[in-house]
Amino acid sequence: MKNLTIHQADPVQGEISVPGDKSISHRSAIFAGLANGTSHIEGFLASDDCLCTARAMEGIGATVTPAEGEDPQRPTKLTITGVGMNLQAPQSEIDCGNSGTAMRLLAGVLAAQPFESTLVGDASLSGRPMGRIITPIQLMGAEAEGVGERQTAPLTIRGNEVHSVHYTLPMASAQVKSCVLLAGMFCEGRTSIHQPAETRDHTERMFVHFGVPVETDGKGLVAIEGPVKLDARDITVPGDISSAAFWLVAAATRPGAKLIVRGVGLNPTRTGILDVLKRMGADIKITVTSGPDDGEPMGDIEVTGKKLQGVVMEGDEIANIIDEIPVLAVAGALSNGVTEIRDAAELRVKETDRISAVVKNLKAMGADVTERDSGMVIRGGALLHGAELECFHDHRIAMAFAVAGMTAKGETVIKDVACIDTSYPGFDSVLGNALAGEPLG
Ligand SMILES: O=C(O)C1=C[C@@H](OP(=O)(O)O)[C@@H](O)[C@H](O)C1
Ligand SMILES: C=C(OP(=O)(O)O)C(=O)O
Repeated sequence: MKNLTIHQADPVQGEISVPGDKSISHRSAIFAGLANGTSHIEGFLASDDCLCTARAMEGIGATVTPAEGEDPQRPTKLTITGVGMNLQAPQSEIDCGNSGTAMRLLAGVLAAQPFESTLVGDASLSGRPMGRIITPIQLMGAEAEGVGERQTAPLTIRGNEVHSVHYTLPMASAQVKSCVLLAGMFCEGRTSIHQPAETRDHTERMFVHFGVPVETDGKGLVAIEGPVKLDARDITVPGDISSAAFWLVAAATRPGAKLIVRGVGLNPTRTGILDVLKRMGADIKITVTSGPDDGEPMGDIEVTGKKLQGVVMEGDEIANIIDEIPVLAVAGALSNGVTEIRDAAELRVKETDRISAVVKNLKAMGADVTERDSGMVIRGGALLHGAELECFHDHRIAMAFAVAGMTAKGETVIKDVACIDTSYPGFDSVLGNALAGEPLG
């Protein structure tokens, strides 16, 4: 079992870049794997989650090759030759590991194929609700079933000639949206969704990048016209703002810290964390270095540490910061005043119940926090102390509490942190620099 042992460290300094964006990397493998021709992907996130998606695409006929000189176990440059929308039936179960994104997006593609496939995952993924994607793909004409009332994995999909639908999402989820739109690629006519709040739009941008027009109305509607042909395209994946989040919070909350994170994705459907930190009083400067021509905006973020002030996070903003809430809760505990997180019940169905995990760990470190059904209230200002913590096999919990441990008095041990590799391989070496008082990168 791999643990992280953390002690109080100096405020972070230096310049770093972070590995590729997880959401964009999943989609790059799926789109390139379906396209006609060969695409080159740079900056691919070679994490366990995204490698599952790349292997799944190989299982249905795409050729995925690491570029020369790349570590074959964790390649960040890939050459993918797609199947031109003619998928092969997989010879075995498709293993999605720990990844909700892999399972829910691949299910959309598989719903439209004339064969049966089975999607499996690890213990955490096998506890997460899949009814949210089974319902729309059944409406589109596929047969799909999971286990029990919550329709959990293993998921069996007997694909079919699916037909287009208009689907109103019951929750703000980019995974459900993407599942329906990916199935819609194979349908005759217009497939549309309505989302109750804006969610990350990487799938829409990727459609456009691969030559498929997307209709949006700015009020929640997204539609494509099928059937679709994708032409191979090269992709440069920006750094993942959800991984940068840990260092951004470590820097923003500590007077004396100074950090630049270079080459980070700045898609406005993902930059809510910067808005929240600024609302808390953080000193953050953003420089856009490349624009929407590449499909996804990217740039540098410079942070100068200060004592911050608590804020409320709620409503439509929650979808934008959904993966950053654990570390934003830590930011709240390190700030003056009250931080409140509302409308975030979706956190209960992530890799673990993130509301309960954050509350438990903050309490163990001496913070004053109250759990609510859809969030929590954190009364900041207390000096955190070290503790022995579980991360509940959840990468975001492990990394968020590594940041908390760096400010706490005494030693913090986070147990069983192998899950960090699902989104941020290399996190521990950056953390090692921070703990040694050296520049992060
Ligand atoms: O579409 C995506 O790439 C993701 C969407 C979000 O999940 P939901 O769609 O369940 O909100 C997010 O939490 C996940 O890390 C990645
Ligand atoms: C929720 C996450 O991912 P997924 O849903 O893909 O497992 C995450 O990375 O925080």
